[in-house]
Amino acid sequence: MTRSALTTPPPDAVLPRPLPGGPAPGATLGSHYSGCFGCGEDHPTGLRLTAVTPDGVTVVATFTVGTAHQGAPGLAHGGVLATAMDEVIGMLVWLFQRPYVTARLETDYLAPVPVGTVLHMRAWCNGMSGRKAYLEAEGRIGSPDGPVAVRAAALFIEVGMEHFAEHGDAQAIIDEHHEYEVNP
Ligand SMILES: CCCCCCCCCCCC(=O)SCCNC(=O)CCNC(=O)[C@H](O)C(C)(C)COP(=O)(O)OP(=O)(O)OC[C@H]1O[C@@H](n2cnc3c(N)ncnc32)[C@H](O)[C@@H]1OP(=O)(O)O
Repeated sequence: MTRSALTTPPPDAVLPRPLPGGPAPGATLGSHYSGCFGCGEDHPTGLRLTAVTPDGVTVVATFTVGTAHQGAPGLAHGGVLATAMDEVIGMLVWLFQRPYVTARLETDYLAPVPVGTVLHMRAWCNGMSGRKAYLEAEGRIGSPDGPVAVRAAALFIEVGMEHFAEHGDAQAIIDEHHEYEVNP
């Protein structure tokens, strides 16, 4: 992966461990919001990704490229592939049981991805330091061992739930995340 210093973990970064109470190995991860373009089951045109964690610290997911995802005729749009990478990394940081947002996302496109392809994605964490999580993902064509078509490196920053309440739709958070109080 070609990555900048901004997405490269510093020497003091630590690797995450599976958290107590986290999903069991092999568990399917739920959507963080039903209206999410990446994972929401209620989004009319979203990617509807679902992910599985094999070990509590990585995730795998598949994305079938459809005609709605084209850039060039018959080929996936690079921005859609970046979205899929962002989302699978977002599903990974959800394992850490603290809210994070994407601060920086870098992508390498290595091969065109035809419509009809099942992209096998995997995301993992290269280190955490303070509020920063240094993450990586790849998408392979056709199978988990297929040729790599896209790679991504990302810096995610931990935020409080108030980030979403202040900048977004607080009522939607209350409706879906019942444990969250906007004005505790
Ligand atoms: C309810 C369901 C929820 C569920 C939520 C799940 C959502 C997942 C969805 C998929 C993921 C997304 O698409 S998320 C949506 C897209 N992303 C966003 O909207 C984020 C927009 N940006 C922001 O809100 C802000 O810039 C933040 C939160 C990222 C940072 O602001 P801040 O909190 O004030 O922190 P700040 O002091 O600026 O920065 C902290 C440290 O990070 C560094 N830093 C900050 N930004 C960057 C950057 N772009 N590139 C490099 N480094 C950066 C700073 O230099 C600093 O380093 P140092 O000085 O400490 O060394």
